[in-house]
Amino acid sequence: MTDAVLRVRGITKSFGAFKAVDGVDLDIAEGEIHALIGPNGAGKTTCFNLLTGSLPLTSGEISLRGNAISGLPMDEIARRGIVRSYQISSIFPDFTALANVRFALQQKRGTNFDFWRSERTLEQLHGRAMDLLDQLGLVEWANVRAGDLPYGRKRALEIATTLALDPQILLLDEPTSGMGREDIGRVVDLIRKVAKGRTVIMVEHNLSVVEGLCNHVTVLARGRVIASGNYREVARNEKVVEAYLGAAHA
Ligand SMILES: Nc1ncnc2c1ncn2[C@@H]1O[C@H](COP(=O)(O)OP(=O)(O)OP(=O)(O)O)[C@@H](O)[C@H]1O
Repeated sequence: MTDAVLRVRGITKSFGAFKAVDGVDLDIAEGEIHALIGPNGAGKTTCFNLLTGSLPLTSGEISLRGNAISGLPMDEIARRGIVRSYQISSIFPDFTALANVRFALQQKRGTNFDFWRSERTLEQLHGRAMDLLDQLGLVEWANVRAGDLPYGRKRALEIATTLALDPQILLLDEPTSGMGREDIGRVVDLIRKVAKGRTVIMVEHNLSVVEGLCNHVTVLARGRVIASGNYREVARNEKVVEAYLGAAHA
């Protein structure tokens, strides 16, 4: 496949004798929303950790636009544009939503004190932070302590702080987990919106979200890819049905 922005070949992660991810290949096309699904323990989160460099590979190769990134440290991979959504725990609960986004923007630009002293820079920073809050439907929550936000808004703030880093490839780990239907609808709309102009890879357990949102679905079971294609293709794949039924009966 020539248009893959991210090309993954044979990635494996062993924990002792156990292979949590076992020879996985992925071709992530530019601009797509790509879901990684599979029963519990299939290796989805471990795969994410390998893509972001937060876990070292046991073997395999990952390249971004033709350049090998396997083995690079996590911050270098993030600098090259692959960023995973922050977990809620990394949002500062005592700071407002606005301060959290401003802080994330400052991280992107570095910590040069003189740069941040300039009045104009601070104004630009404020404007950009408000834009991001606006994109995520959070303007009216701007001055609310992050710790006091309702759950769905916290997840939206998590996406806002990730977007502050301006990722080319945005990795979302179960963005709708623990949400009620109304919040799910809102987050799905947000993901569709923020996916414009970038590539999204998401781990998602809610299959109706996957069906409605994702162009491509890769199904993992026991560390291996068992199916890959659009939702309709993978949903009628026998191995997939078996893996899900097997998991349900385990
Ligand atoms: N640090 C670790 N040490 C040992 N085993 C691990 C470690 N991390 C994950 N595993 C094992 O690897 C397997 C895959 O785990 P992983 O969390 O990647 O699955 P998952 O598909 O994300 O599951 P879930 O949907 O439940 O989050 C599991 O059996 C898990 O117990």
